[in-house]
Amino acid sequence: MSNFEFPEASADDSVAPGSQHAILNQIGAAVMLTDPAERILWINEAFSRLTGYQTEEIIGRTPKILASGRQSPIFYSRMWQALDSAGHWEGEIWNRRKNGEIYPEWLIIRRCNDATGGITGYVATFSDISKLKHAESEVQHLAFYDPLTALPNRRLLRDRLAQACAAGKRSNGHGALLIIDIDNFKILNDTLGHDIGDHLLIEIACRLRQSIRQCDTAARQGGDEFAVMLEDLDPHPQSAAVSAETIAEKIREVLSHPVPLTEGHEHYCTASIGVTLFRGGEKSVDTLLKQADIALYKAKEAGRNATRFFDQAMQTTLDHRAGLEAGLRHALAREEFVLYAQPQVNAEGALIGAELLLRWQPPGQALVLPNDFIPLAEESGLIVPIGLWVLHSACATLRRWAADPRRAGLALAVNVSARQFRQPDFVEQVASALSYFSIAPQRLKLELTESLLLDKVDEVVAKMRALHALGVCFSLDDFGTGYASLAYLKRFPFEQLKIDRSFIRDIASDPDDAAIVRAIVAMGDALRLDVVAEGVENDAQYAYLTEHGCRAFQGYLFGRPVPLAEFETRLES
Ligand SMILES: Nc1nc2c(ncn2[C@@H]2O[C@H](COP(=O)(O)O[C@H]3[C@@H](O)[C@H](n4cnc5c(=O)[nH]c(N)nc54)O[C@@H]3COP(=O)(O)O)[C@@H](O)[C@H]2O)c(=O)[nH]1
Repeated sequence: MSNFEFPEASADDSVAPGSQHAILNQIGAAVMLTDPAERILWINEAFSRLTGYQTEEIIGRTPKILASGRQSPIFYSRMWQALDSAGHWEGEIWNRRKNGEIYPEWLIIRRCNDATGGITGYVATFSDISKLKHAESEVQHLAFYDPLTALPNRRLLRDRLAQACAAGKRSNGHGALLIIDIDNFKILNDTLGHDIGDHLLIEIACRLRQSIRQCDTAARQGGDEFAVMLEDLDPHPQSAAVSAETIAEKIREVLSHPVPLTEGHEHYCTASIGVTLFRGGEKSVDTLLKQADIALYKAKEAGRNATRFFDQAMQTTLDHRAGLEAGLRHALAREEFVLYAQPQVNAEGALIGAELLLRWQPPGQALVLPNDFIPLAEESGLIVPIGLWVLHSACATLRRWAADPRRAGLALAVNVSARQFRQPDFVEQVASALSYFSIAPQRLKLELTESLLLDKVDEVVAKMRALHALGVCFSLDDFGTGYASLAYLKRFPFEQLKIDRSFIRDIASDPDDAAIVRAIVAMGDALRLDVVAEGVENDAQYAYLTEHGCRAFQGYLFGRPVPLAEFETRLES
């Protein structure tokens, strides 16, 4: 285009057939030719269609007629710098049509030179990119906004958090991140349907927007989780915390107002909120989100419908947990688990069996007791392989004992966690262990806790019956601490009730505990169940229990849990 020959400035020329102009009239993009002083010499038909200006209105004018006022003087000076130095410029620009409408266009300008290098003019081609921009902004909206509530989504929240941290570096003010979880939303969604659930989420979004200032951000993280980012709070941390708490409480209050969801049905929302404060770039966005999540977890743990702030102690607990979980993951493969055995005796004090109790011995560290790792193993699912290992070890032990007439009659109890029991193939796992080790199934006692009996009862009963049919025995552990009713108990094929040690501790001094224990023993008799008292530590407890009909005991009085090998050595002697 740089060798383009300019036409004379004439309105008629623009349609001359066969000329270069005719060719330029065929193309879809707008074309404008100017002289070196930017006076418009010629335009094509697409120019008129796009801008609304006809040839006679525009020839001799400058392109300034199209200016929208949206570009700054700096923008134009950079454009001219590029044209002067490189001879061309291209970019996005907002221009104004004759009817006043402002539109975006993609503009390419080339400088034209003659053979001696002198500037003969400029050629500008441009096209309307409104549709493109619209599509682009839709994509942007989808990428950064939640389609249901139109709130910023998780990505935009991260972006704004990063910006707020950067701005905080300059202002020294605090910001706060609130993660808001709608309590029991899943139940509502499952019972009333997703449309109603969506309706509630939209209403919540609306209320959140109204509860915060213009400079703050309300976002939807996904599902029933929302977030609010507060900016420009006080530079003093305590005042900032007070402001953040006030807003969190305001949000909980606003959300608690009834939402009419269906005909005659108003829903009352409660929310759990986790809050963390930030200032400048002290913490990364990931850290902030993690901290607010930890605080939220604490709010839920406190019974929900609560606000909790993140503090360092929470982080320490979490780090400890993470370290523990990482260690637990390898403990099985590294053979770090050990089994202890604790004797169980009858009313005459004769050994009738033992309970296997798990311990974790990380190398070079103190022995870890089950209460410190079983809950975590449960949560992470690691209890399944760990529990299987315990089961196999118990069967292997019973196999050894079966070969010795002095031990062949002893039973071995193992604890089975709810998660382990609920594995679809649990019955098969037990069956194959029994057959692999060829042991008498009635020597194996599986201890279950009451919590397992509260959910999916038919499934639990069916599994217990299947195992019972194989000959395996069941003991109901920690009895009295849960909710199992007498009528309920009859459905499950238990052989034994194990009285929780919390009732045994004060049995000789606390009439309530004593009454509970007597009732459990009587209940065991009525249901023809053995009753074993656990946690028997002294003669007074033992005497009371025997006097009131208890026939089996476990506790420090008869022997503390010791490593299985040591237990077996003691059996020898
Ligand atoms: N799912 C699995 N759970 C297991 C396994 N091994 C143990 N556990 C469960 O961990 C809980 C704590 O067990 P532990 O620290 O071993 O405590 C046991 C005994 O040491 C303790 N005990 C026994 N006698 C006394 C006593 O006289 N005084 C006293 N203060 N404590 C005593 O009681 C625990 C036995 O509890 P229980 O199983 O309820 O009979 C515990 O809940 C275990 O169930 C495992 O392999 N898998």
